[in-house]
Amino acid sequence: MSDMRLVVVGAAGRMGRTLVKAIHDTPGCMLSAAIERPGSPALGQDAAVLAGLPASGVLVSDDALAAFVEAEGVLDFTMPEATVAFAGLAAQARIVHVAGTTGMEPQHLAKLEAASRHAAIIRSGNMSLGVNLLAALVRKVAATLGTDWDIEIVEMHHRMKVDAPSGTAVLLGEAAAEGRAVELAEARVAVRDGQVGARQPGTIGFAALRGGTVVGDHKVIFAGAGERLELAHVAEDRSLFAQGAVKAALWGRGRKPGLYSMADVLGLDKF
Ligand SMILES: NC(=O)C1=CN([C@@H]2O[C@H](COP(=O)(O)OP(=O)(O)OC[C@H]3O[C@@H](n4cnc5c(N)ncnc54)[C@H](OP(=O)(O)O)[C@@H]3O)[C@@H](O)[C@H]2O)C=CC1
Ligand SMILES: O=C(O)C1=N[C@H](C(=O)O)C[C@H](O)C1
Repeated sequence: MSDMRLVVVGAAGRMGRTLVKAIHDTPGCMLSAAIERPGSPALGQDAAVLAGLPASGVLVSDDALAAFVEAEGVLDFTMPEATVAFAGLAAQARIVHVAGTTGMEPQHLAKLEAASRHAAIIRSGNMSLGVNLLAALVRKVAATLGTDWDIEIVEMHHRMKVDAPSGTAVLLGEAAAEGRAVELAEARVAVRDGQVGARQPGTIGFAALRGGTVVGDHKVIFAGAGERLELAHVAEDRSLFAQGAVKAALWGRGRKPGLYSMADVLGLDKF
């Protein structure tokens, strides 16, 4: 089979550059185009050079549709509005869309769901094996322990991160809520400031720390009477997210349209 032709959107970003490098390092796929927004200073630059590699001849462009019709998959770690637009274009072009963008609101997710009627979309707030395994563990622990065990999720990221809580924290919160058979939207407490009163039983709390160059730390705390269980994940390098995204694209090749998760890709859905 020929190498899978992949487009990276947001190619000049932190993840975009890491994705270009991961495609270069992974057998079975190739970079077919690199996209940035109109007016970006990266336009016209060689995407591989931006990623610290020798020149590839793939120059950053702002014509996403032209790139998508010549490709089989797109790797998208950008912004929610952009990801919704790219999902629509991926649906038009009938190519695999790997959506790693976080900070997605219900209206964005609804549009992604609509686009997934025509394209295989793999979406996850975290593309690493470790976090997706952690989510499965959190679901089990939450299902085992009663609501007399309080659940708090703490995350820390670099100072440039624009959304909070992180997509991973939300993913872990959803796993905990699922384990307890409740809706996260009903249980979630993401802000505490001032005289907020005592903790409501059954709630799932979030705390977001920002600073320095932290790649991504997550801890799920189950706090009971006189004892605490803590499950944690530390991402040491962005390349693990990029490798997961490339793996997802290869997994999605030839797959029927639908909205998939990294648990599907990694075979953790039955865990
Ligand atoms: N699921 C996962 O495993 C992971 C998810 N992420 C998520 O990925 C996203 C990106 O993170 P990061 O790389 O650090 O952020 P960056 O800001 O470094 O990169 C985002 C890139 O996307 C570009 N972009 C934004 N809008 C558009 C558009 N309409 N068209 C083309 N390009 C666009 C930005 O350009 P400009 O600068 O001009 O706005 C920028 O180059 C975040 O939501 C983050 O949380 C990150 C790591 C792992
Ligand atoms: O913005 C980041 O950097 C990261 N974002 C994702 C998130 O919001 O969880 C994944 C990872 O933690 C890095």
